[in-house]
Amino acid sequence: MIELVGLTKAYRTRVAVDDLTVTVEPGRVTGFLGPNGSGKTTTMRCVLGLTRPTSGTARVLGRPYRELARPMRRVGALIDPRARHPGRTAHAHLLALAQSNALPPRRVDHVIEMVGLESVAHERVRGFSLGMGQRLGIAAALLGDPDVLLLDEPVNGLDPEGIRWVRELLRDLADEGRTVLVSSHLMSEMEDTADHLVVLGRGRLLADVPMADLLGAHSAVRVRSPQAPLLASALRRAGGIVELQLDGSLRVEGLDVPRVGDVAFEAGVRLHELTRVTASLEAAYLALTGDDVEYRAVAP
Ligand SMILES: Nc1ncnc2c1ncn2[C@@H]1O[C@H](COP(=O)(O)OP(=O)(O)OP(=O)(O)O)[C@@H](O)[C@H]1O
Repeated sequence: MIELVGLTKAYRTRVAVDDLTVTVEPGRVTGFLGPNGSGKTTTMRCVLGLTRPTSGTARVLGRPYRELARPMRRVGALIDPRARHPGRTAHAHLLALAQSNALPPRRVDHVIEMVGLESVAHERVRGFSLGMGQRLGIAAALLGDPDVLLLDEPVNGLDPEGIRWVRELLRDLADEGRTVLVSSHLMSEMEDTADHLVVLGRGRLLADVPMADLLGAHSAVRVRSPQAPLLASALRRAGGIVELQLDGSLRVEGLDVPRVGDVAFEAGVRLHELTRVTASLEAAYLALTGDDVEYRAVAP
C-alpha cells in the first residue's frame, strides 16, 4: 500500500505536486494518469525518497521509504531507465544491484528470463534499444520480488508484444496481492490494464476512481428514430442532454436506456436503434483533464 497525505512539492518557480492525498491499494493495478508536467514522476520520486516533499507525507507499506529495511525486497521501481552504467552488461548491472542490496544472485538470471533478455544478457547496455532498456529497467524493479511496484511509463518504446507482456505481468503481480502503480500516456493500453485510476492535473488530484465508474460516468445512450426532432424534444423535456450526431442519431446523456425507451414510447415515437455507448478511457480522460492541460499544441 502507498499512502500520500497532503503531499506537496514546490520548486522555485512552480508547484509540481499540490496537496495530494490518495491511497494506492494492493491487489489491483492503479493507473497513474495526467497531462505532461502534472506531477506523476515527482510523486513517484517522493514515494521513493528521491525527492524531499515540501510538506505532507508519502508512506509505503506503512513507513517512509527511507525507513524500510531491505527496501528493494519491498518496493521495486522503474523511474529513469537511463540511470545505469552504459559500459556494463545487462547481467553485470543486475548483479551489481543484487549484491549491493543483499539479494540472491540467482534472482538475476530469473528476472532476465522473465523480461526476455536472455540473448543479450552479456551485451553492454550502451547498445540497447529503447525497448531493451525498458525491459532491463523492469527486470531491475522485479529483482527483489517486491510487494510494491512503481513503474513510470513502462511500455514506452516497447513493441506490441512487449506491451502485451507488460499488461499480463502487471495483472499477475496485482493478482498476487501486490500494489502496482503505473503511469502511461497510452490510454487504450491503460484501459486494458488498470482496475483503478488516479488522475492528476497541474499537481492536483482530479480523480481517484475505479476504471468502471469513470467509464460509466462518461457513457451515453445512442438512439435513432425516423422522428428524431420529436424525440429530441421529448428527451430534453425529460431532463436529457441531447446532441444530434452527423449520422442522424441522437446522443443522450443523463438518461439511461430504459428511461430513453419509455420517453420514446410515451411520446409515440418509433425507434430504430437504442444502444448504451460506453466511453473510451481516452474520451473520459480528455473530458476530465481538459482544463488542466498546461502544454497544448496549436494548429499551424
Ligand atoms: N528538479 C526540478 N526542478 C524544477 N522543476 C521541476 C523539477 N522536477 C520537475 N519539475 C517540474 O514539476 C512539474 C511536474 O513534473 P513531473 O515530471 O512530475 O510531471 P509528469 O506528470 O511526470 O510529466 P510527464 O507526463 O511529462 O512525464 C513540471 O512542470 C516540471 O517541469
